Amino acid sequence: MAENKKLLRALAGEVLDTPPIWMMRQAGRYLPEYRATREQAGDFLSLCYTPDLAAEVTLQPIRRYGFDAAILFADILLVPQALGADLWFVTGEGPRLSTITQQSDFDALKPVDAIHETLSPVYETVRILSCELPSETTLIGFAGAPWTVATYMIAGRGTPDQGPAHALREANTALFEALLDRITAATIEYLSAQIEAGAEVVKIFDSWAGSLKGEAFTKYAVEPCRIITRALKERHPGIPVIGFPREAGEGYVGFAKATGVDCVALDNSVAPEWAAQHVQVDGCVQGNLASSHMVTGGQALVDETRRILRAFSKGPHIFNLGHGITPDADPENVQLMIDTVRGG
Ligand SMILES: Cc1c2[nH]c(c1CCC(=O)O)Cc1[nH]c(c(CCC(=O)O)c1C)Cc1[nH]c(c(CCC(=O)O)c1C)Cc1[nH]c(c(C)c1CCC(=O)O)C2
Repeated sequence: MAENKKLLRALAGEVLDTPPIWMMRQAGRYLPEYRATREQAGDFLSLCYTPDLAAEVTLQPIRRYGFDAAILFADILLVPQALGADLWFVTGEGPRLSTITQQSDFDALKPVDAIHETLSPVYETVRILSCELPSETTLIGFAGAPWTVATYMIAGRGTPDQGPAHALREANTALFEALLDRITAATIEYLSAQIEAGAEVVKIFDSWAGSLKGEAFTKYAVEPCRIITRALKERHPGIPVIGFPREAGEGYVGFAKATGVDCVALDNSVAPEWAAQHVQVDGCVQGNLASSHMVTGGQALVDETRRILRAFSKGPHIFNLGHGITPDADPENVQLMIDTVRGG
């Protein structure tokens, strides 16, 4: 492992004096240079599928802030599109997709090996980035977890409580599970191709894991993550995997052991002192500053950043937000967070 890649060292279990830092959605609308490149691309999906421009926006926060990791610029909803779903973004509202509510909708999806036809520009973005990134910067690839991706495919949009996905899970469990299996298989191929193109770490985003409770959490959040992680590590021995079962609460406890991920990313609904005791005991954790501090800044940002550093100082830690940075964030607050992490 490259000695100068701090993110890989933390993922391998090393406790560093200063943890590596990056930020979810670090390439995004809070940056004027992102907005300019997005305008040049025309729309969000064109930006995702134009390798030169997607690589450019991935590099922008690295140039501005010198983060320890770059995350590939793409979206978790490219996988449904590659499986044949219609996908578009409504400005100011979010994603829209064709829905999956009955067997015939599922039957119309494409087989897993067809995904590369749509997703090959993403692999090209990864190849460009692995040439252009500074040698100390780790390149993270990613995909959505099957449950989270399924919630969008079933409802055709983001939903506050994932109601339509829970309804299908209860009304037609066989169809629901067939959909999850298809997404799981596609995700293995997609992440594998990203690794072959140069991704050094992959992260699985289960943004809606928190709405799965009890046995459903085990079956539909833990199990798919375990299957994906095992398949990737079989094909690419040593590839580190970060799992993010957002808002899992008590479900974070034992998640790394149950899935085989190398690091668990924490949202900010859990206290860092609690997470150090119950989650970091099993290995590296990532997180978990509330992204609202990137809007409000000031002494509260500094105090909370120091609290998180202190809580996680005894084990391997990657500093990050608890969720993505929002468009109304102030770029200067990002610098203040980085200075606090790196400067003490
Ligand atoms: C649920 C989800 C999606 N996408 C993603 C998730 C999981 C993480 C999370 O919970 O946030 C993941 C994602 N989306 C994006 C990335 C790129 C890498 C990064 O910088 O972190 C990543 C890792 C770019 C994006 N994906 C999107 C944007 C904003 C698009 C724009 O420029 O208008 C970006 C930078 C659009 C998107 N994409 C998605 C939604 C719901 C939206 C609309 C909401 C919004 O507008 O902020 C689906």
